[in-house]
Amino acid sequence: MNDGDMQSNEAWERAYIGLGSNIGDRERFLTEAVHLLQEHPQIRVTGQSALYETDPVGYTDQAPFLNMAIEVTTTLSPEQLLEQLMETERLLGRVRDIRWGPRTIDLDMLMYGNVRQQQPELTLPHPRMHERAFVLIPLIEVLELHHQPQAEPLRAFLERAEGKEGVTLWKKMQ
Ligand SMILES: Nc1ncnc2c1ncn2[C@@H]1O[C@H](COP(=O)(O)OP(=O)(O)OP(=O)(O)O)[C@@H](O)[C@H]1O
Ligand SMILES: Nc1nc2c(c(=O)[nH]1)N=C(CO)CN2
Repeated sequence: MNDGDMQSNEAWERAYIGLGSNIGDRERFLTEAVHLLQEHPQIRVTGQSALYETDPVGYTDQAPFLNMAIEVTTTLSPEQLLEQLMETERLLGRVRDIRWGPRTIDLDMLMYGNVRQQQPELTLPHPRMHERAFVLIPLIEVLELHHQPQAEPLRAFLERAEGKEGVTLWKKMQ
């Protein structure tokens, strides 16, 4: 049995991931994270936003971030996908210390299909995404790539989100 046969009964679900980095070569950490996810046989990266430079939110005494969002399709469960996100953070050398503090790479699962769940290990949609312009701006962009209907309600959240003026387009995707 080859890999294709093993996966043939599993559905490919669409999920959205928010990425952020504010230490070292920020662009390289983001692009490396996308490549590492893309290499997983059960993950396909199907859309990427531009890179945005964003003022830090929460713990503000730290360097500006680069943020972006990606769309993936995956046969991994939400919990398995979270494990891959954490593994990718580990590979790229993230050290956890200050909450909301500096990091080489931070990967948040923003949405997974229509799953809604509230558990400390994994809350979906991500509990703080609706308040954060640095998440909403790239997320809405990537949703619009494939005309996903969730973009519309999120635009209403963006109207109310703080920190919009702290988000600037940094690099467009080719
Ligand atoms: N949707 C989610 N995506 C990623 N992690 C989540 C999610 N829901 C819950 N978690 C849990 O949150 C924990 C802490 O995550 P992390 O250290 O990345 O937080 P943070 O990036 O500092 O803050 P924030 O979650 O506000 O972005 C993780 O161990 C994970 O189990
Ligand atoms: N601009 C910006 N600010 C943040 C970010 C981030 O990715 N971008 N991540 C945080 C912890 O999740 C806290 N603050």
